[in-house]
Amino acid sequence: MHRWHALDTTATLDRLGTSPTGLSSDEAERRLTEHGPNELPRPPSDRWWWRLLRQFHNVLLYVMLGAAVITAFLQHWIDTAVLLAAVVINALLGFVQEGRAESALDSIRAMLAPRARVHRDGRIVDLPAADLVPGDVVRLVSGDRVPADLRLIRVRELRVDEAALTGESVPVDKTSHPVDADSELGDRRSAAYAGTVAVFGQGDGVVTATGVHTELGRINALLAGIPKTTTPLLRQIGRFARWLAVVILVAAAVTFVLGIAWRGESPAQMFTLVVALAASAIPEGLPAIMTVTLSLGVQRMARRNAVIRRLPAVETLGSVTVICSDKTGTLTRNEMTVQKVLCAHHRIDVGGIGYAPVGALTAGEGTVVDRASVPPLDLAVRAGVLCNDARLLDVDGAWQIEGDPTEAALLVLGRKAGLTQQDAEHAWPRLDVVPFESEHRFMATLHRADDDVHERIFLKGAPEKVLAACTHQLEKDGSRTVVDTAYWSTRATETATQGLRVLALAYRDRDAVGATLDFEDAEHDFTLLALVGIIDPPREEAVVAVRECHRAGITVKMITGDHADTAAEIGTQMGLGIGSRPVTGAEIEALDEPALRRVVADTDVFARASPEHKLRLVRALQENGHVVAMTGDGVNDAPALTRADVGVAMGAGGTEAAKEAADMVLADDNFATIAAAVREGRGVYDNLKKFVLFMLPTNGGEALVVIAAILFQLTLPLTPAQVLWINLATVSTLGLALAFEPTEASVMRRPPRPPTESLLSAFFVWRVAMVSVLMMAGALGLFLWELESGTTVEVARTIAVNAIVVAEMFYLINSRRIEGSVLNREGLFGNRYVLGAITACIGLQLLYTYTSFFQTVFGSAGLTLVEWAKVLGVGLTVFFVAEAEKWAVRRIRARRAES
Ligand SMILES: Nc1ncnc2c1ncn2[C@@H]1O[C@H](COP(=O)(O)OP(=O)(O)OP(=O)(O)O)[C@@H](O)[C@H]1O
Repeated sequence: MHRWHALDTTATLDRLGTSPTGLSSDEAERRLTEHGPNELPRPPSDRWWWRLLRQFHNVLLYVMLGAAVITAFLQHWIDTAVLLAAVVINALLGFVQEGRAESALDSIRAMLAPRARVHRDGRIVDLPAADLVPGDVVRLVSGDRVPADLRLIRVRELRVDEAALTGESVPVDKTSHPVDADSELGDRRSAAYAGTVAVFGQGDGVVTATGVHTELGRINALLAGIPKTTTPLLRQIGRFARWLAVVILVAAAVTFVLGIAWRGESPAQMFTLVVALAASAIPEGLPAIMTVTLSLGVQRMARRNAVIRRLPAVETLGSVTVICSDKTGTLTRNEMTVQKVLCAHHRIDVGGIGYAPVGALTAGEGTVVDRASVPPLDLAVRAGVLCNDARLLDVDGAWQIEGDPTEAALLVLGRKAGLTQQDAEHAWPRLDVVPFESEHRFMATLHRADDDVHERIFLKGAPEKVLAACTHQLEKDGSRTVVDTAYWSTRATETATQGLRVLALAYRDRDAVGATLDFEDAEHDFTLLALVGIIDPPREEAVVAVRECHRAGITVKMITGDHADTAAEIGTQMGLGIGSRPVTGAEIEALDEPALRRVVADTDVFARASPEHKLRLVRALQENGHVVAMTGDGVNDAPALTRADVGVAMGAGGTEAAKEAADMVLADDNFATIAAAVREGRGVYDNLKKFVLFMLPTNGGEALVVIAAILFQLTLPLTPAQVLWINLATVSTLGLALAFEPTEASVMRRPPRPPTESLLSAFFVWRVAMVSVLMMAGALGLFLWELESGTTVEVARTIAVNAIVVAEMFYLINSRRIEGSVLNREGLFGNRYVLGAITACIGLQLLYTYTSFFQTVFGSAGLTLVEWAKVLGVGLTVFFVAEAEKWAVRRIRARRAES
């Protein structure tokens, strides 16, 4: 193993057979076959047989297996066979459902695969990090996750957070110079290791190790952020199901003992009874179907471009009360077009929209302006094109950009004014750069002037920043005069008030002093050239989504780095903060915590805010009792994203650091996607609730039938085998159908769910009890009635079984709405899975009732039409009573809302 950190850069490149400009694609491909992909092996997913075996690890199945053994001793072979079949089918169902949940999450993991910027064939391209090979040269930019182990060969103030690897929380300053061969991992400043995060600056590094050969691979730490298949709600339900199982088992044991000791029943008879009781009452399918519901929800969100990184976020989304969103690119389109250039006492309008460089520069009454005849315009256009890291590409007549859209807009301006990037750069080659950072709001570049004696610095950034660095301004005639700060401030405010993003452009000449540019160099003695006004139209779908959020009781707050007036105008167009002034970052800084809490309560637009402000805003909102979703894209947004209840990162424009801190990633960076995710989140929660509300009464009803029979010493209305049949025939078909319930249209018309709301509320217990009793009364009543009227016990039992199953079918339709009516087309027929499940269930019941095989196994018997009518009567009763109860609940709620 080489000690790459101690080698100098040339030796490193030589040994790796590469150059500062990286590898060719062919060579990279060859190396990829040799070294394998740059991935850590996934935690070995369990073998299928192990996953299958694990399904048997379940209290109920233990009970049933035990019962099967005992019935075998008693030579009740049919019971034994049915019990064993039930065990196997239950385990298989669990197995299939778990598999389905897993594969849903797998496809989502793939969407989150990291990418890297790599030099290939002399160009920098964006590739999946898995394609990296030793010898590749990688470009690291602040916010990137280091994709492989690198020996740094060029470093520009690069700082890397290595906490993931070394536990050291202070970012490390990197260098390209070799360090001592014996240095510990944390001291190898010339290397950057896979899994750490660049938090500042920029650098190039050559890949020295990939995949399992990296330090991360060696310490065998697995990639963070792999979603786990559980959430607080699922755990709550799992605990509840286990608790219920134990209670039922204890109750069964007591019944068993009482039956023998008190009533003098035979142990064999009592035993079958008790097994039937346990099998009917324990909600064994609950956790498995809940997991499926959740992963289906996650899949639905992914289809809508919202990729969930942490499963609990699905639930939290449903209770979000505030969404804090960035402006640029999320609420707006991030398709920037320069509309105005303001030189001293001279305004130029720019025609055209979008990135196609067609449009004229005009002044006054539409007179076309010649750039060359207006010195400040000429220099401003040059400054915009040169102080720029974007690219404008003509791809078969369609204009595309690479890099920052604000900068691309300046390239388009250049073209419209007749200046290409190539020509500009040829005339004034760049020597150095201070890149743009949101915190500082400016960018500066250093260029060699024609005469070799001077260097020229171009500065572009937020007007107040640039103005503060200016002493002079360039007049229309080319003369320099003392800068008129008041004039420029007024122009900047005017432009911003129209909703335009304003940038100021300035320059400064200095003696050639060594081709490097520092922060301080960009702070004094500049000459102001012009202001440019850039339009970034709101996304129409975001405007709609904001309205939808408001209807759903969710407050939307816009947090932007832009000028207060721009923010106010865009806010107004979006329906945010209308009529009130935005609060600025500087104002936030002046507020203490209690004051900030008051301010956030009634401000919707925050301007000139930087990432640190976001963190304080999240905290203040949370202290006010809100559940907060917060968007972010930069490295410095990570703390706010982590702190928020739902951190939302941008997938297209965001850094890896932000994605890693987030719970959800937006593939399209679009605000409307957040609203869609909230809608789905509410839908998933609803579906979980609906499923539990369906499942518990079906178990409860059966259990009550058996308990009542024991208590009143009646003939048993359901044999153990029949109870198991009902469970198998209904839970696997009917219950599962609810997992596919589409999100209700009305979810975004009600307020967010209180975060403390428990699923198992008083209303919930009432509903479960009511339906359980109804089902029990129907089945037991019919059974006794039939016995009274002299039919055989087989027919009476077949009626009882069918009564329960038919009641469940009807109640399944009730369960499609928790409180809403289903007495409409959508309610009755809106879910084809429900209709399919009911059809399947009817088929099974007909087999059960009429085929001789089932009649032998389960002791069922054919029914007459009159008997079916009675069965149907029970189903309809359950259905209409449940609808009447919902109607009453709605009335009560409406009354309460009125008073
Ligand atoms: N590439 C750039 N070069 C120089 N200055 C810039 C550049 N981009 C933006 N600015 C200036 O910095 C300010 C803040 O920009 P910033 O990128 O932080 O806001 P934003 O992140 O685009 O907005 P939002 O927070 O809504 O996404 C802008 O108003 C502009 O004046």
